[in-house]
Amino acid sequence: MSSVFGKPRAGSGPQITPLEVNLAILGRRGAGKSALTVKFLTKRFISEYDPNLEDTYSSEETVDHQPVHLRVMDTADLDTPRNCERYLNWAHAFLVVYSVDSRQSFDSSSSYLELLALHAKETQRSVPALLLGNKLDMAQYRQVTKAEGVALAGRFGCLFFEVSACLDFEHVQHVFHEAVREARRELEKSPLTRPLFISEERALPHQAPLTARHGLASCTFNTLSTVSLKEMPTVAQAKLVTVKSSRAQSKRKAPTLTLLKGFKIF
Ligand SMILES: Nc1nc2c(ncn2[C@@H]2O[C@H](COP(=O)(O)OP(=O)(O)OP(=O)(O)O)[C@@H](O)[C@H]2O)c(=O)[nH]1
Repeated sequence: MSSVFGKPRAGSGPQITPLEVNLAILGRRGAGKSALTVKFLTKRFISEYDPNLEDTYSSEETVDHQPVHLRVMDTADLDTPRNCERYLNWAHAFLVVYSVDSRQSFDSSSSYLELLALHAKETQRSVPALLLGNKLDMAQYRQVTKAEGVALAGRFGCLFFEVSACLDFEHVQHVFHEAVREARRELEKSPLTRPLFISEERALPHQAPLTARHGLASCTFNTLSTVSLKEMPTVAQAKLVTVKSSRAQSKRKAPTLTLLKGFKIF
């Protein structure tokens, strides 16, 4: 189930259909994905968050005067990318998060960027990614310099920001809105190639070696780019990409808003 944040806009003018943008937040456990997501959605910093939860939230945003229906998937991989299809085929943009005080999380963010680059190569479809160095408030314990973040982002051609989920909301909001802008640019370039749904599973014969070589054997790529336009399923046949991982499904028993109540909010 998705949780809806934000208020419906009131107005007497003609209704503008909001742009639909799906954003997936990736990164190693503890990097601060949930904290950033919750900060963006509620303006609050939640210090403790169940690491086993994975959920997708909706928020009505206005970006550059344009209404946007934003869905944010706060992923909960274990230590490496797993069952990646659930977000690879769903997202219009990715936020790859590491923590500036954790070298391990920085190394993981590099794996995620590799994965996205491989996926882009396989599908010949570029999905924008932004690299975020989180926990900027912990800069005194830095294990990763800003220059390293800039260099990694440069290698993969993505935007880079250092942020903190427990500092100002506006900066976090700016980053999420930048992701929307990136997604929108890409959507405007190729609106017909968006993977609004996925076809039946059909592994590419050459994909296993590629993913295995990068330690991403558990991720298979299954996208519309392997299917010609004629083979596209009709809407009735289309399968919506699932937004919950098996991990999330096994743990999650109550609606997210109820779960959020138990957490410490500052
Ligand atoms: N100081 C500080 N702590 C943060 C920040 N962001 C997150 N944390 C803390 O880091 C820990 C992990 O944050 P989460 O948001 O659960 O990290 P995650 O990436 O979602 O991790 P998983 O849920 O395990 O996948 C929590 O104790 C947070 O309170 C930040 O910007 N600054």
